[in-house]
Amino acid sequence: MSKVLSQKIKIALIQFRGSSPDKQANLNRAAQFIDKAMTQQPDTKIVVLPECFNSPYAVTKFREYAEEIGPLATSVSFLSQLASKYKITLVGGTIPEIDPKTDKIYNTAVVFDTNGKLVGTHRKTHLFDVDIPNGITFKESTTLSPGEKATTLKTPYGKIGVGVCYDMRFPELSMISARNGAFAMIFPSAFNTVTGPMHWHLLARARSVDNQIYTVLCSPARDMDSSYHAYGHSLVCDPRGNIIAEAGDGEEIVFAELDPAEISDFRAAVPLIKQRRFDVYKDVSK
Ligand SMILES: NC(=O)CC(=O)C(=O)O
Repeated sequence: MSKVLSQKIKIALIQFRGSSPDKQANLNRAAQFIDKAMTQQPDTKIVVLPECFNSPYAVTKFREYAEEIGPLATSVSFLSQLASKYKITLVGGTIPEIDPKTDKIYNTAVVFDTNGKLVGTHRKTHLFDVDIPNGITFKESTTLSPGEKATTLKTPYGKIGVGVCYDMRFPELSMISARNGAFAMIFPSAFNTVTGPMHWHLLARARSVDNQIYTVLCSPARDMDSSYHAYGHSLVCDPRGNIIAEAGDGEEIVFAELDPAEISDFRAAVPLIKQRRFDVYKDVSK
C-alpha cells in the first residue's frame, strides 16, 4: 500500500487568545507562541493557528479587519516571514478576506510552505448560521460569503486537506481530500461553549474514522471578555479515532507526532478503501 505520509512528523497547534481589537498585537502574540513552540520542539514540521486568530470573531467586525489576500497583505506577509524563518509548513489560521473585484468577504485559511510562499487558501465553504434556543445564535452569512471548493494541498510530507470550523460538520470535504490522498484534515476552528461540548470531539473522531486519516482541530483559547466564547480543546485525532493530544480551554501549545504506520496499519486491518461500493452510492452527490 502506498504511503500517504512519507515520514513521522511533529505538528504543533497554537491555542491562544488572538481576538483583541489590535490586529498587530494579535499577530505579535502569534509570533511569540510560534517561537515558543519551535524553541520547545525544534523538530516540529507543521504549525497550525486558530480560526480568526488576529481579529474578533464577530459578524460585525469581518469587513473592518478584512485584507485582500496577496503577498503585501499585513497578515500574509507577517505569516510568510514566520514560515520561512522557522522552515515550517504553516497553516496560518483564518483571516477575514476581501475580494476587491466583488467586494465580498470570506473567512479564509492561508497556508505557507517552508520558504514562506503562500501555497494555498481555503475559503470557509459552509457558513456558521445557527439558532440554538437557549444556546447560541450566529449568522456568518450576514457579512460573509461562502467559498466554492474543497482544498487539498501538497506539503513536503504528503498532502493535507484544509477546512474551516463548521466545514467539519460536512463529511464530504474531508472525504474529497482523503480520496485525493491527504494524510490529515486540518481545521482552524472556533467552536464555542454551547456546541463544543456537544460535538467537537465527536466530529473530529468521525472525520478520522470515516477516512482513516489524522484530524487536527486548532481553536482559540477561551476569552470570557470577548463576545464569542471559544471552546478551546485543540486536538489531534489519529486514524483509528483516538484523541492523541488535546488542550484545555486556556492558552496552550499542543504537540503530536503523526506516524505513517498508524494510517497504513489501520487501513490494512480495516480495508475501507477497497471495500467502498461507489456502484451503490452514486446518488449521494445528487
Ligand atoms: N464556529 C463555527 O464555524 C462552527 C461551530 O461553532 C459549530 O459548528 O458548532
